[in-house]
Amino acid sequence: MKTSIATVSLSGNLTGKLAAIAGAGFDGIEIFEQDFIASDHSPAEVGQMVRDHGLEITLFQPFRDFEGLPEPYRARAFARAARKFELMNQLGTDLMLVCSSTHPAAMGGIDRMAQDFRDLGDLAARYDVRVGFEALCWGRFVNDHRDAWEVVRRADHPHVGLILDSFHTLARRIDPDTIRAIPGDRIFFVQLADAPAIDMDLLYWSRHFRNMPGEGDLDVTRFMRAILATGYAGPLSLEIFNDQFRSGLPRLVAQDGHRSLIGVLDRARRAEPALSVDLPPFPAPAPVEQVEFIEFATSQTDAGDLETLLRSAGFEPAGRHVSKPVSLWRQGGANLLVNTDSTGFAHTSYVAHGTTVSEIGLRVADAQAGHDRGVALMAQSHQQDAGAGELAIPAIRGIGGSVIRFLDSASDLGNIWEVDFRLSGPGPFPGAGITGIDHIAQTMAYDEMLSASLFYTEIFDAQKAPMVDVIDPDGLVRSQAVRTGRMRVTLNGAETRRTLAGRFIEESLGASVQHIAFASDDLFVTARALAARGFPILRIGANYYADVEARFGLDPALTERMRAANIMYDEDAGGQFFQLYSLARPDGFFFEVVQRQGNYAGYGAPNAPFRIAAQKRTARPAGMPRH
Ligand SMILES: O=C(O)c1ccc(O)c(O)c1
Ligand SMILES: [Mg+2]
Repeated sequence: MKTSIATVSLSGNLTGKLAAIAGAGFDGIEIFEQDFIASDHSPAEVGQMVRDHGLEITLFQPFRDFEGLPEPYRARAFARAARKFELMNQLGTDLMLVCSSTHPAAMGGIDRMAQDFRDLGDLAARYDVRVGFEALCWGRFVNDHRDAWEVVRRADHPHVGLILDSFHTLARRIDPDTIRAIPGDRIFFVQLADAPAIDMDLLYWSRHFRNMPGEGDLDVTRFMRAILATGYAGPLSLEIFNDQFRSGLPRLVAQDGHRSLIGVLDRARRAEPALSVDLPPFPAPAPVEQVEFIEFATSQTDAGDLETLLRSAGFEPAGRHVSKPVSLWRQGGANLLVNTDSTGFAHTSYVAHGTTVSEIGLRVADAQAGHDRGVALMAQSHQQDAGAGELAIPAIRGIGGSVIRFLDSASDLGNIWEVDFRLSGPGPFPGAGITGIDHIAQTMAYDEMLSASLFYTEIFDAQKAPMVDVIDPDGLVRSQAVRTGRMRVTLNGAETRRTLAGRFIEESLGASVQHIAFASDDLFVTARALAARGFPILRIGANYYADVEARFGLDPALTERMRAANIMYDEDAGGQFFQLYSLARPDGFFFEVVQRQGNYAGYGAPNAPFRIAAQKRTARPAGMPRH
C-alpha cells in the first residue's frame, strides 16, 4: 500500500518538507496549493523536485466551493478548474481534491451537484486527470461522506470518485462501517487523521488539533478497517492540520507519521484478520512484564554522590558486571545499575547530560520479538558489542536518546544477573522496604509529548490515561501516563524553562528520566527507615495537611502520621495513594516512593503544585554552576 502525507502537515519550505517526507519512508505527497504557490519554482520544477526525492504527487488540493453554484459563479468555477488541471499536468499529478462547498451562494440539490461533477469529469478527462469529492464535516449541504458518495454515484463518471477523510467522518460521529457499502474502486483517495476528544467547533478543531492516527481519541482503526474492507487499494495519506506540527521538526513529525500509519494498519489486520493488508508481518505488541533494571551513566568522580543517595534510599551493592565498570544496586525487586565506563554509549550519555538514566531494561515474553516490533515501527536498533560469554541483549533507542533493552525468561536473557554479573553478598538486604519500581517519569518539551506517547503505544501493548495538568508555580506542565503491563511511565511536557521540569531539560541538556518512583508496601515504615539512613526527604508544610484532612475527611491521627513523615495523600474511586519525595538534585532529578492501596490508578497529580513548590524552595538558586 502506498503511503503519503500532505505537505500542510509539516513545517518549513517545500524543499525541507520533501527531504523529511522522503527520509521517513513515504511514497508520495499531497501537495497543498499554498505550498506550491509559496514556492519560487515553476510547476514543472516542483514536479521534478518531488520525483527527484523518489516521491510522487498523489493529490493536488484543495479545490473549494465548486458544486451547486448558480451562474455566473458556476462558469467561473469551471474556468478555475481548467486552470488547475493545466497546472496539475505540469506538476505531474492526476488527482484533484474537491472539498464540499461552503459558498454562500451555493444552492445544494443532489442532482444539480451530481450534474456539476459529471461536467467536471468531462473537463477533467480532457486533461487526463481525475477529481475526488470530499465531504468537509462543516460543508453547507454536503457534510457527510454518505451524501458525498451519493453525489459521486449519481455523477456516474469514470473521472469522478470519492475521497474519504477519517477526521470528517469520525468528528461527526458517523459510523465508519457505512463505508463498507461503497465500492473500493470508486474511492479515489483516503486521508487519515486523528484528534483529541475536545468539544469544539468542527472547523477550528480540524484546522488546529488534528494529530497522527493513534495520537488522538478517534477510532481511526475502525475507519481503516472499513476502508480495507471495500478493497480500496490507493494511497493512505496523512492530512494533519496541527499547530504544533506546523512549527515542529519536519523530520520528526514525518517519522511519527510513518510510524502511525504502520501502526494503524497493523491494528486493523490484527482486529480483522480477513482483511488483506499490504504490510510485512512483524510481532504483535506485548506488555512489559517487569522493569528489570534502570541504568545510570556517570563517571568515577560523580558516582560517589549517586551511590550515597542510593544507599540512603536503602539500596545495597549486590554485584559487578563481569567485564565493565558497572555495579548492581538492589532493593526488593528494584535493580539499579551504576555505569562509570569511560567509553561506549554510557559514557556518551554522561558527557551529554551529566549523571543520567541511560538505559532501561524491560522483561517481556519474547525479547527478540519486542526488539523486532520496535524496529518494524521505525525505532532504531541499538548495537553494542558484548564481551565473550556475555549476553547480547536486544536493544532499541527509546525517547530522549536513552536505550531500551529487552529481556525475557524464555531464553538465556533470563539469566542476566548470573551470566553478566558477579553477584556478591548474601541478600536480601533489610533495605528501607522498597519492593520495586512503580513508575518512571520522563520529561520533555511539551511539543514532544505526542511523539513520546506514540512511541510507547505503538511498540508496546500500552494504554494511555487522560492527560492531566501539573501546576508548577512558574508554569503549566502536562502529564500523560502510559501503562504497559507492569510498567508505568509518566510523560511530562514542560512549556517553559522556569518550571522544575523545564529546568531539568535545560540543566541536563535534554535528558529524559527526571524521576524514578519506587514502590513500598508500607510507606510509613519506609519513611522511618529512609529518615534513619539520611535520605534527603522533601519537607511538606502544615498547610498541606490541614487541607488534605479537610478535603478527604481523614482521621486526624492519620494526618498527623503523614505530616510527621512528610507523606502526601491522594485517593480515587479505586483506592488510596501515599507518596513521599526526595529533594531535587541541582539538575532537577529526584526520587519518589509510593504506596498504592486497592486499585488507585493515578500518580498524585493533585499534590504536584505543593510538592513542586517545596522542591523549588529547597533547590539551589537558579544560575549557580552545575559542578
Ligand atoms: O480545512 C479545510 O478546508 C480542508 C481542506 C481540505 C481537506 O482535505 C480537509 O480535510 C480540510
Ligand atoms: Mg481532508
